[in-house]
Amino acid sequence: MTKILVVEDNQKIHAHMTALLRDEGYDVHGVYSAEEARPHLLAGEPPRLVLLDIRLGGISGLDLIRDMGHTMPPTIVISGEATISEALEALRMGIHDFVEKPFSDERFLCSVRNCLEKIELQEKIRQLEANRSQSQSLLGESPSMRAVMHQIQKVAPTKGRVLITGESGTGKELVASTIHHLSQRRGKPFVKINCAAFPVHLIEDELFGHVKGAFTDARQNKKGLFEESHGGTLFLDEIGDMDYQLQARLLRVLEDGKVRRIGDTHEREVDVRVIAATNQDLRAMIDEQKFREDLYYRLASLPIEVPPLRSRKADIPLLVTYYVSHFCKEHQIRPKRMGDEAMEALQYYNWPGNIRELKNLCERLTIFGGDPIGTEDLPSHIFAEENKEASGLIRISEVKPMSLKAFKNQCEKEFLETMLIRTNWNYVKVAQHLEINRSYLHQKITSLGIQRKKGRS
Ligand SMILES: Nc1ncnc2c1ncn2[C@@H]1O[C@H](COP(=O)(O)OP(=O)(O)OP(=O)(O)O)[C@@H](O)[C@H]1O
Repeated sequence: MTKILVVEDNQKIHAHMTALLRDEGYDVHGVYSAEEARPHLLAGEPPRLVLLDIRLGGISGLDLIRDMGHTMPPTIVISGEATISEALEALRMGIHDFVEKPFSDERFLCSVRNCLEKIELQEKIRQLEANRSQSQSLLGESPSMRAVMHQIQKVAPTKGRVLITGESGTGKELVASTIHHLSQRRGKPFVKINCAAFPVHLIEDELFGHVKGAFTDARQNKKGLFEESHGGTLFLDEIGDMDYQLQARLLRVLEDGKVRRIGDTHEREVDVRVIAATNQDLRAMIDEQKFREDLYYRLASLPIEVPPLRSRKADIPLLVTYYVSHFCKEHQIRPKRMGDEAMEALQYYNWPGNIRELKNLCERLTIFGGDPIGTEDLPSHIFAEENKEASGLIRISEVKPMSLKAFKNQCEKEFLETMLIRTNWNYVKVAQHLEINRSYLHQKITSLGIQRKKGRS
């Protein structure tokens, strides 16, 4: 249970705040002075959030924050008599929110929930950064992204070839490198080549290498990427753009496990796991005779489809929070955050450039935007009607045959899960959005078997 400390000397307000919070299911501890608060703050397990009055009998709330310094847990100041300079000082000392007395129950609870949500997101990001064993972790908690991660975990330890499909910028390369890092090959090279980036003779030279004298510019022997990635993984990006003749050569290597450098007479054995990716429809290309069917089946033993960001909008807050914090660090900017309204606008936008677009925008907003980053900082195309789209959940065209009841349940389950993740499991908000009462929401969650993932408070 989330532990909250209430520090308030007014008996009536104290009792009201603690009762409200207990009703919401928090583990509430109440004290009447800063002196009494101190042992709670220094305890082995300090509160996750402190609700602090400024004017207290002895030491003031502001002095308590000052004394505790960086060990002060996240705090919301609740005050009726604070002067503007006191309020500004509290904000400068990094408090999360300032609630003026008298307050409405809704304003009070909303501030508590927002603050806890932010703490949870920040912690998750710190954890992700600490656990990072590769340059970038694959983030996402939406049902479709969890399914991709599940597939990655299944295919990583195998020797199978993987074909990753998905729109540009969805994270195909990141999926490939995650598979490599989770496989037995992780200590060995992960080599990548973009098959669309060079003319065909250069790709051939890059992949297979050459021997001295094989052509005019071949002054020395050169290893190809197959040899370079021996023992590891070779990632062939944009495989749909590979030249048709070259596809035949690639197929031979996949079949025999041997490469021959350009101009060489003998073959060398290589142990390479090939992962390919494309944003094109390879089956359609097979029909148009632009892609070899035999190569397709060699490459696509284990297909993984990475969904576009517009179909997993529940992941947007996590990605945005992560990248804003990442770029603050990278550019040595004081930590800032995305404002609530701006975050909401970003969730309505349909992200044609997927996560690459989101990442680039976060970098720009981190550098140019205010703190918090507001809607006024967002580029106008984010608000254009044609760029907005409701969260695409189930894709009807891909639904397997099932009874109408099972389909309704699946829709409801995905919808509820998405709303719960998007609001950080805030039942009050979800019930409000859905215009149902909380007990009915609880009933639905139980009957549909929706469970919060472990590892979250
Ligand atoms: N799930 C994710 N979590 C965090 N960052 C991500 C995620 N997916 C992608 N990114 C980031 O978005 C950017 C684009 O990802 P990536 O290059 O893997 O996409 P892609 O599908 O391979 O693109 P293309 O088809 O254009 O080659 C990268 O900087 C990557 O680190």
